[in-house]
Amino acid sequence: MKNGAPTRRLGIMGGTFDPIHHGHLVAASEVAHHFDLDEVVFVPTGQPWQKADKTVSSSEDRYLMTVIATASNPRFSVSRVDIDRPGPTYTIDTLRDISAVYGSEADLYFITGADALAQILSWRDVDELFAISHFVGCTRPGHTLQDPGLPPGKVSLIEIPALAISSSECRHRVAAGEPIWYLVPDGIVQYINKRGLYHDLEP
Ligand SMILES: Nc1ncnc2c1ncn2[C@@H]1O[C@H](COP(=O)(O)OP(=O)(O)OP(=O)(O)O)[C@@H](O)[C@H]1O
Ligand SMILES: O=C(O)c1ccc[n+]([C@@H]2O[C@H](COP(=O)([O-])O)[C@@H](O)[C@H]2O)c1
Repeated sequence: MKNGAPTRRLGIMGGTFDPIHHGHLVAASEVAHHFDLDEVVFVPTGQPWQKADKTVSSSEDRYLMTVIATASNPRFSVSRVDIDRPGPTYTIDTLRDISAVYGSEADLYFITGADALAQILSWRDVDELFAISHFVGCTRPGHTLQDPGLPPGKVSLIEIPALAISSSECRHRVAAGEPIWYLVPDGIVQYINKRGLYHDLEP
């Protein structure tokens, strides 16, 4: 505690969100409850360098979908730090920028699913990440949740309600003319149709 003010506990939910779906929202909600977080900041990636071989929707479409999906929750917010920073998106930059906005005394909890946590040792400046943030790995159907070898005390693993939803499955369903109602928030179905996203996707 500094100057008598309680330390803010801030979750960071980073993702490509192409589109955002209920798996993302449940993970953020569960971690917020588990760690008594004051706020969860959703941070859409700018250029996800580990998805460079894939076509990704525009940053603005992914940002707007994230705003629409989180708008009804007073503890959820969305940051543009990654989409406004040129070049590939690295979480080390995300954490530094969020710290600059929210104050370096905020306690940061970076939220990942089991698949993302399994890749974390391949992230840029991985050793520096743990000095800035705690990491939370969430269960995800089809993936094994385990500590990939992070420094002791730097990662928590939590079980969350299993939602077998992925953005890629949502995209492919839209391209195939199949419904995505109830996999994503209603406003996201409407936004995808309004903007014609994913309809022309290669199978
Ligand atoms: N159903 C889910 N349950 C738990 N965590 C999830 C789920 N879907 C995504 N996540 C986590 O949310 C974060 C952002 O994921 P991302 O935006 O890449 O979605 P995705 O569904 O994995 O996308 P894609 O299918 O295009 O790879 C990652 O940490 C990922 O592990
Ligand atoms: O920092 C890195 O090198 C790095 C490499 C891959 C992914 N990430 C972050 O992990 C989060 C989930 O990414 P993704 O690709 O699964 O949507 C998102 O915030 C990414 O910016 C970060």
